[in-house]
Amino acid sequence: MLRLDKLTRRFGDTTAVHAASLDIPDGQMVGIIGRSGAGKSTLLRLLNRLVDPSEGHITYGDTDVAALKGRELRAWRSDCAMIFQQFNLVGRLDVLTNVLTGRLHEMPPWRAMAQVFTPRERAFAIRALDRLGMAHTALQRAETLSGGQQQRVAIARALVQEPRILLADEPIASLDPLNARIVMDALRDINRRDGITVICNLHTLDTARQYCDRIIGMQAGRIVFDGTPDLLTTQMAREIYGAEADAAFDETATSTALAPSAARQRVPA
Ligand SMILES: Nc1ncnc2c1ncn2[C@@H]1O[C@H](COP(=O)(O)OP(=O)(O)OP(=O)(O)O)[C@@H](O)[C@H]1O
Repeated sequence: MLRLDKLTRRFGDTTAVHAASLDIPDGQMVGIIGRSGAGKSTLLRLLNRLVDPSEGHITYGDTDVAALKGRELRAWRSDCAMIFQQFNLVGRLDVLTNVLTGRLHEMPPWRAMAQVFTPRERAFAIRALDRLGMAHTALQRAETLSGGQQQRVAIARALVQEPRILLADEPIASLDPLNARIVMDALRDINRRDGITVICNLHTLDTARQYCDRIIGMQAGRIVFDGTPDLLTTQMAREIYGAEADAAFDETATSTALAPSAARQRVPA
């Protein structure tokens, strides 16, 4: 269980996250929604300690996450894999090497520096790529892939970290509807089959409703909604998004060819 207790982060006069308290059980798929600047990215970055809290606590089981340092902090970061809107692959490196960088934390420093990987590590990375339908691109430079393909490689890199939690910061914001659906299907498959907690910032409401067990709505740094998708009324969603409501409601980021029910059937439980 991941527990946030009155978690706060200030940047100068701006309170990006204000006294956020949440319990997230292992294996949940959580969507965080809110207008631009609501604090969604800061909340995710607090969880893997890319950003430190100004106040409050983060605990995972018995671990005081906010107090971790050095090797323990590095171990926590590998437990919390993160994917980003812009994929963050190294374009000039081949796909397989990009995925293998997800294992660097497990290697002795000399091997990490020299990027010398064992056959077992390579096989593991290929299996992760294969799961995302990307094994055939293993020897291609990452920069030659489309955005949707790059995001699938980024997910494979996250998977080889063998994380307990997968944080996804607007993972589909740069993708067309078909690729957005492929990426969200992959995240849900990882959540359902591997039991990995997935916490995902999402811009569009339909995607959060379609894929997440639980939706957290943020407004000006505060959590203003926390519940299952069916509890999120249109009126509440409009309040969360404010002036961005029409865009968030109109954009159907993932619902292209398939109706939500059909999409759901594609992923084994
Ligand atoms: N490093 C920083 N320095 C100063 N202010 C910051 C920093 N990071 C975030 N903020 C501010 O904190 C607030 C919340 O930002 P955050 O990026 O978390 O929002 P968001 O909901 O993820 O927005 P978006 O959807 O546009 O990414 C904003 O007012 C932002 O300007």
